[in-house]
Formats: sequence, structure tokens, C-alpha cells
Amino acid sequence: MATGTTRNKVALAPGHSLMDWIRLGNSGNDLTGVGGKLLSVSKSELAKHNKRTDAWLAIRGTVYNVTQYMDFHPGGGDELIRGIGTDATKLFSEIHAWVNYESILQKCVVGRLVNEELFKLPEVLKTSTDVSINDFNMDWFQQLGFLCFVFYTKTPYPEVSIKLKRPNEIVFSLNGKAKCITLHKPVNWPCIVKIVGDIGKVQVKLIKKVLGLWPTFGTVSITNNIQVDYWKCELIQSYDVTHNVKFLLFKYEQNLYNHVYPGRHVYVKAKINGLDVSRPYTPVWPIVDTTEYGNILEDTLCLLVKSYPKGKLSQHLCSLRQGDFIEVSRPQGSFECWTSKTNLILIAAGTGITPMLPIIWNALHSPIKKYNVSLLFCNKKESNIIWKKYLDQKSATYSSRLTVRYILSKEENHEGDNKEHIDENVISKNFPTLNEDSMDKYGICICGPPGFNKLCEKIIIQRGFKKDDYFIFG
Ligand code: HEM
Repeated sequence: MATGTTRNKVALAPGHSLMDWIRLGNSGNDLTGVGGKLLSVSKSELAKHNKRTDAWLAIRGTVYNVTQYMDFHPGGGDELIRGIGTDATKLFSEIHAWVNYESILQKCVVGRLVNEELFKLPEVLKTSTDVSINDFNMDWFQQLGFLCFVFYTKTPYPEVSIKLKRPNEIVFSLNGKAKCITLHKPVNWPCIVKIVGDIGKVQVKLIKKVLGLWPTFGTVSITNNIQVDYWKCELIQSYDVTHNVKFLLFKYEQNLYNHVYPGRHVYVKAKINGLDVSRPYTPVWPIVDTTEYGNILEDTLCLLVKSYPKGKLSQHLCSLRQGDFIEVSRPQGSFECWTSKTNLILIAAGTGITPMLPIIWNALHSPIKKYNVSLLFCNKKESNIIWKKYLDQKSATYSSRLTVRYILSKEENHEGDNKEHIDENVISKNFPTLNEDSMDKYGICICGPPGFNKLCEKIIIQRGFKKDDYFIFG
């Protein structure tokens, strides 16, 4: 067994070099074992993951899942096991403080190791229901580490923007009405927002800078609206998705959160050769819950942009560099996911997948209802399919609730089916099987080029669907 002074490297099995490990990390496999979510982990929760087949350890406040790393560890699995289930900071540093663990384990982050005290506390420490802001009521509650505001706007799908103006001053703008809260003490950014669109409930969690109970949340005052026509956004990351589609991550100007509902869009504006050019784009957050792009923060604006040969704005966006700015409008659109439907049929062509991604995510994670989703995704070639690996992973995880069918018009698909020119026949042939007894439970979304949308609409009308049963993203 190694001590702080003995060095004892082992021979790793073939296929377990550092390069193989990096390859595994980039393969899209979830090495965190928790779906890439960032968790708050208590010491007692950490202690439960102390087996070779379920191994977590913490180093300098970050919790890692090292189960997959076991056979790649140059000091051997048996050595690594000494640290699992614990805060291994000291042990790790004694043996090899120089090892760049953050980089090696970047795809294995489970979350932050947090103070045990937070978990011992009762769920709600202090609540108040008598605060009324404009036309809606507000509750708040706190624990040592955070406080939470809950707004009941009484309108479905309220417009929500939040801005932390100073560490202890936050502005909530709900349906265009803004209130400023001067908080009792400072909080961190970003906030964590949960919205139940159907009933207009907005929950905002703020992490306190310093642990402690507050006697009050602070004071409320009226303020100018923070909603403007366009906000400035800075490009922070850009990734290639296919040969002509990029995944772009933007940060809003200082500490702003701008909620966009699934299926709604924003206008993106940029000055090109002295002229303002703008176009609608549907943000795809939070669908990207893979670790492939690191941990995307709540307030990030995520866009999928296809560069068209004649598309001035799309080409401009695809050529942006980190630190470049664009302007982004308030959310627009009228799509509201049907509350009365439980089966969604989504028909998309190419980048028409963008509104579908948040709809799928929402349908699979809805706290209110279990939706079943059938996606029919039409592309020219397999290499054009946006995030196929991700869609396949999702449909494997939710195999009883999400089915994905790809139609390729320019090449054979991997199942050996012939290439299919996308026409009425092909869409009809691949249309999900319907249960005729519960036709009223189906809601259909269509998004593609105008000709494609027309074709799909014709087919669904032939199948007896009415205007209220479907939505075409134009
Ligand atoms: C906390 C429990 C751990 C123990 C007891 C442990 C033990 C050891 C031992 C005995 C060696 C061989 C001796 C040496 O090269 O100095 C070693 C090497 C190594 N370990 Fe760990 N290790 C632990 C955690 C980790 C973690 C979490 C990582 C991942 C980032 C890691 C990465 C490495 C690397 C890269 C080497 C090769 C270092 C070199 O060649 O200089 N170890 N470890």
C-alpha cells in the first residue's frame, strides 16, 4: 500500500492509457452517473458511494464519480479505493499533489461537497405568505444556505426576467411589472429558476453568500422595468455540431436571466455591413443535459445555428469569436404545450428540430404530467442529423416514453432502409401508430421549411386532426 512517500505505479491493462481515458470522456458516455446534473452532496451521501462499482470521492470541495476511472488510475484501482466515499483531499495531496485531477476528472463531476448542517435542517425554516407584489402573491422560505421566492402570477406562461443588480439587490420582472428587492444580505449568481407554466408559478432560488438564517428576506420597492427590446449578449463558447451547424453559448449582459418557454423564440440582431439584421431563433436550453459541453449555467442563452450560404446573419453568427456581442430580444411566440394532451407527435426537418428539443425535455421532465413523445426527424444524410447521439441516448433512457424515427432523403439509413425522398407517402408511412380511441390526447408540432410544413399539415388533416390539435412553427 502506498504512503505519502512510497511511489508505486501499476501496469495498466491494454486500452486503459490516459489517451483511452480522454477518448472515453469524449465519447458522450455519462461518467458522472447522475446525468450530468450538479448536485449538492453531503458527507453522509458521499459516504454511501464507497464501492468499487459505485465510487465517489471529493477533492477540494468538488465531488467526482471515479467508478469508471478505477481501471485507468496509474496507481491502480486498489489505491484509488482508499479515497472513495470520503473527502480525499488530504490523501490525494499527500501522494501526488501535482496531479491535474480537475482536468483528468472533468467529465466525472457529480457536484459540490456541502456542509452537513444544510441537510439536517427541516425543509422549510421560515415562510411568509402575506407579501403581495402588484397583482400577485409571493411566498418565501429559507434554509441556512439559500432562500427561495415563489411568485403566483395567476397567468399561464408569465414573462419572467430577473436581474441581480448588486449582490443584495434583485429585480423581478413578471409580466412586465418590476419589483426590486433589497435583500437582507448578498447572494450568488446565477439564480435557479423553476416555472410551472400552466399555472403561472415561478420559483427562484438564491444561494446565500454566507451561511445563516435571515430575520427577513429584505424590503420591496417599485422599480423601472428591466425588460428592454434587446439585451446585449456575449459569446462565451462555440461548438461544431455538424459541418454547417454550430452550438453557440451566450452570456446575457451582467447577471440577467431571461426565461424562454419551450417552443418560443427570441430575435437575434447584429450589425452587418452597417445594417441591422435580425432573425428568430429558438433557444435550446435546457435540453443539453449532457456533460459534453461542460456544466451550462442557468442564465446561459444556447442557440443552434445553421450557416446558410446566403444567410447573412447565420454566417455572421457562425463566424463569431469568444467575446463578440449580439443583441437578443424578449421572448416571442405563442406556443403553449397542451395541458389536455398526453401524446406528442413532433415532425421536424433539419434545424426544425430546435423548437422540438425543449419541448421533448419538458415533456420528459414535467413535474405535472407524463407525456409520451414520438419524434419523426427528417434529414438529407445521417451526418446532417443534429445531436443524433443525444436523441438516441434520451430515447434509450426513456424507452417507453420517447421514440425517435429518422428519415433520410439522400442516403440509406444505418438499418439498411432505402433512401426516402420526403413526400406525403414517406411521412404517412412513418407516422406514429395512433390509438384511434384516444385521438383527442394527441398534440402535433411541425417545424421545417414551408413546403415541408404544408405537406405535413395536409397529412394530419387527412388523419382527422383539427386546428387545435397541431402547431406549426413558421
Ligand atoms: C485519493 C486516493 C488516491 C490514492 C490513494 C492514489 C494513489 C496513487 C498512487 C500510489 C500512485 C502511484 C505513485 C505515484 O505515481 O506517485 C498514483 C499515481 C497517480 N494517480 Fe493516484 N491516487 C488517488 C487518487 C487519484 C485521483 C482522484 C486521480 C485522478 C485525477 C489520480 C491520478 C493519478 C495519476 C495521474 C498518477 C500518476 C502520477 C505520476 O505519474 O506522476 N489519483 N496514485
